[in-house]
Amino acid sequence: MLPTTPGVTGHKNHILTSHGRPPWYGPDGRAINNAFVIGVAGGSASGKTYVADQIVKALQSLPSILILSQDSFYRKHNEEELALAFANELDLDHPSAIDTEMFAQCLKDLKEYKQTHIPTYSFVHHQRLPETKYLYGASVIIVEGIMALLDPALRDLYDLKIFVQCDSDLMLARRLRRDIKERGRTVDGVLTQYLRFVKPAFDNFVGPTAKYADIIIPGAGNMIAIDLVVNHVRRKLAERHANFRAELSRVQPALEEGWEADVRNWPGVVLLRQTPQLRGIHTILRDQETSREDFIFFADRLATLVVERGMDLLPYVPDSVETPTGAIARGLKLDARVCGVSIIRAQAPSHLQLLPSLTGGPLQAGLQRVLRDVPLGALLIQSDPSTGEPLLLHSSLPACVLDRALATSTYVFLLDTQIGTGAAALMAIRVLLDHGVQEGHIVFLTFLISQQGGPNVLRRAFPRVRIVTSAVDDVLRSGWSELDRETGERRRVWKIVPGMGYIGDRYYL
Ligand SMILES: Nc1ncnc2c1ncn2[C@@H]1O[C@H](COP(=O)(O)OP(=O)(O)O)[C@@H](O)[C@H]1O
Ligand SMILES: Nc1ccn([C@@H]2O[C@H](COP(=O)(O)O)[C@@H](O)[C@H]2O)c(=O)n1
Repeated sequence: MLPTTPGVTGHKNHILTSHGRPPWYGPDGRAINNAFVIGVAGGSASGKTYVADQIVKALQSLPSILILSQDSFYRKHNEEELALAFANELDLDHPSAIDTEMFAQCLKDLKEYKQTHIPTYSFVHHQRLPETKYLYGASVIIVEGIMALLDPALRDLYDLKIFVQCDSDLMLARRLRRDIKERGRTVDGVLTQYLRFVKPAFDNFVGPTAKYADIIIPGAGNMIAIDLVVNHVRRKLAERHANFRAELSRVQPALEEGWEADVRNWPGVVLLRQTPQLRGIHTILRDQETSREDFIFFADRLATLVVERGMDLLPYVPDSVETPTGAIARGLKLDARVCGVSIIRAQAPSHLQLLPSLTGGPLQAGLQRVLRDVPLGALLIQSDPSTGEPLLLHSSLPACVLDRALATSTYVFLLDTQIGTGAAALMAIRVLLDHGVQEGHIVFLTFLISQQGGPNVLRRAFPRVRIVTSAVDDVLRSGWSELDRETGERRRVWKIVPGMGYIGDRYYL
């Protein structure tokens, strides 16, 4: 069964479908090719939703598609308006009935891959409901509404504009059937509202916007027209990015730009002091003979050390307390809202066991030992089995990141066991920035980085992100994976050498 359109109730439609999102940004971390937005306008019951659904069905195999309905943006009604609405005497077809400013802002945010929260509207209750719907990260957005092509601010956001042209008798017949069945209306009510508001509004506002459309689609028997649209969208999306990991692995430190050759000396990289204790833990973790039990024990110990070091990078303010001797002691207290977000690699199916709660990862236990009630989240980032490119499969972020007002002042410990090519790290940082987290508030906590690859990528793209690591190895080597049992193919993989192997697999398998 398809999910309902976010933000509309009493309306039988649809869809956010996702097969993992490939990078929506370049090696410099900046977003490329905003989401592809299709605006679909037409009279009430002309078939806008039907057209949008058919496009989504035909594009099911694409990364993520979303239908955004103008109906979500009906303004709140006061008591007097509510009474009129229930008597079918409220004009809900005038452009002023829609909060177009909010509509355009939500769409702009989504198009730019930022998070947004859209309102929910109930046709049955004639009212905006208290809950909002969090949306983030669609590659294709289909906007549908009677006045979707009316406002220039909205028109500017569309890559393709469609008008559904339908015979007015057919529209009235469909509306009667639908509003009685789905929106709790009577025959009399629908006809009164239609003659008084819907028909005149179509003639004055909706119909004339057909002139802005790139394509006019008939309101019935329209599969050929929909096919043409689908092929156009496919072509546009195919022009987008490929070979991302390979591109990243070619990013080299630009010594001519005055970069230090040794990652250990970079200002944004904090390497733990290489004490005998730390080197002892590394030796156990690097040893392929280490049992899983020991691996978990020492990985947890190492995680605590890395997190403790990361805590030094957070802001503190002066504080004074009275001691048991009655004296005043002056000290410091943490002055930051902090959360942890683990990057979970679905390299091995075993990691998928983390999916229901989507928290976890080998550094999480260490973080919780240091910050007991820390809010947690996770990003599931998988390598595409055939191309090896990173895919964002699922994101589950803590409330302080989902709320944009809090996100800007939240510090995030981003947790991953190692930074190889930097592809997963870059994706995770991009997700946090899209939600409003400040670059300088992200601290990447990891066991291992390499001189080549990832750190260079991250420093170029996000120089204010700091990395706390327990070790730096010299080489990032590219090779080929084992034969995939299902596809019979190998794919390109990168390994830090000497390294610790796939730390997540050794921890969870
Ligand atoms: N091309 C079509 N062929 C058959 N039925 C259609 C077609 N387009 C729309 N309908 C039907 O007409 C009704 C109204 O269509 P809908 O897409 O909900 O209209 P709108 O979103 O424009 O208000 C629905 O019951 C829908 O199934
Ligand atoms: N409380 C409301 C709000 C809006 N309407 C009608 O909905 C029509 C737009 O939705 P479509 O799915 O038909 O495009 C519009 O014509 C409004 O009259 C309503 O009946 N009740």
